[in-house]
Amino acid sequence: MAVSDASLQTWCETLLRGRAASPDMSLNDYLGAIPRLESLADLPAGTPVLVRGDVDAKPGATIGEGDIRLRSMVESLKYGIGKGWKQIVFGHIGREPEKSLDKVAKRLGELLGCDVPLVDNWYDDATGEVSDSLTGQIATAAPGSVIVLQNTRKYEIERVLWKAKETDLPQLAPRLAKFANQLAEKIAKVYVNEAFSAGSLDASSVVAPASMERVALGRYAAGEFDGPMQRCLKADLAVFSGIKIDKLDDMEAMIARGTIKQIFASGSLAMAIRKAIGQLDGAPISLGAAEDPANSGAPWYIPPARVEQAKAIVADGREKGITFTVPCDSVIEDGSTKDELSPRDQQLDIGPKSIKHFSEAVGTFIENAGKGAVAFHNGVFGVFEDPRFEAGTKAWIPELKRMKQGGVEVYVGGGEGGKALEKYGEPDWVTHCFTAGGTVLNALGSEPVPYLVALHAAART
Ligand SMILES: Nc1ncnc2c1ncn2[C@@H]1O[C@H](COP(=O)(O)OP(=O)(O)O)[C@@H](O)[C@H]1O
Ligand SMILES: O=C(OP(=O)(O)O)[C@H](O)COP(=O)(O)O
Repeated sequence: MAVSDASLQTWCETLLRGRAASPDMSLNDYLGAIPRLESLADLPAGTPVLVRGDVDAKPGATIGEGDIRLRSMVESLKYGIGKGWKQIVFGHIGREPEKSLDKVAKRLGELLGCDVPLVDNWYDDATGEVSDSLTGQIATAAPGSVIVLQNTRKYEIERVLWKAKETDLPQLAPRLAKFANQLAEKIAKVYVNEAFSAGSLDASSVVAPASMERVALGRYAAGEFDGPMQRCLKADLAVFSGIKIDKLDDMEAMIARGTIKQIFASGSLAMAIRKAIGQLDGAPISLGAAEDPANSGAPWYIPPARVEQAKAIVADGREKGITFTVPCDSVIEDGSTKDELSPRDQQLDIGPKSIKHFSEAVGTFIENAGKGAVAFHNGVFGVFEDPRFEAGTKAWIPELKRMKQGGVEVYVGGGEGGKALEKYGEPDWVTHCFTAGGTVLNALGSEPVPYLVALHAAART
């Protein structure tokens, strides 16, 4: 079922437009239309199956170290092995094209108890073709075997959708259509997505389902969306922190769903909310260097439009009875603490008063939380990788434990928030920690998850 250039262009437009393409579609609308792994149960032994794997992992010396995403794939892969499928796993690792999946293939072999060869040079950017030798290797592979393809980001084609504009698509679509068609012709006509975290558009291979005869969502990914994610869709408390100011869009979308009663905002992005509250309450505050247009290229810059957005979020939220808890002091570059920032100060952590303020707010939340209350946490409270700016995050992680002990279901988005839990806490301090950052925010927030959009489109054609 070859995909035409025109059809692939429509696919890409849908992917790039995101929510704007289908504003009324909810996460569960996408999920409801996507087949699950079991729908492929009738595939005969020997069928090649292309598996988008969650291979962006750093396996350590022993099983259990840095391989949680690889372990998340085991159930689906074992299902395929049991069926005798020839599974060809592909995906990216990190953002550098030269990174290799050699350790990943080795660890997958250890986890599956079989030899998992890594195939390099499987695609040629110049010709746009998948290598014939890979096709030969798949043909001679035994039923039940698993092969890993080298890092997709080794190839330029994988990156072309990243930051592409719709005006680029007439030129990109034929290349991507050929890529998708080559995957189907030379590798497999059946596709399983078991890459829960691969939720950015920095992966043009998200269009692979366009050329496939059958597609399915893997067991782990489906379980995450059907289970913990559903609880997070009903969160009472959302904690947004970190540096990415576009998380305000996700905050807005979560509030719009109607269950949120409290927002905690911390880290760099909280500056926009602090400023907004100051303006709304007639007590203006300075954001220091973060509001200086000279820093407009910095990731921690807070543009005036984001403050306006924050004002609308807070004003609208207050009308709905939502309370907003934000920092009241900051640790700046030289390690000192300030209540009010001077124009050159850059906020890098929350200060001790804020730590106390958040702790008290957690106490109030626990007191008022009914049975089955849900808290969702994302991000970190400061530059926690640097010991000078870790105190806010280090003090926050035990608050998650306190909430859980207080009867609250606590969910942590992956990314840096997950790393902080690993660093300062224990896995059982929370109800569930996701193995993905961006995917979880997309699923709960403002934009659809690109691979769900693609699987949904494939399931309908
Ligand atoms: N003032 C700050 N507050 C919080 N995080 C910051 C700040 N400045 C820089 N960062 C960095 O931002 C990263 C976390 O932010 P973000 O990427 O939004 O989180 P996540 O990956 O969980 O989505 C960390 O690496 C942190 O060091
Ligand atoms: O680690 C990942 O996502 P995450 O940092 O959002 O959890 C995924 O591999 C996506 O990586 P990307 O953001 O380089 O596309």
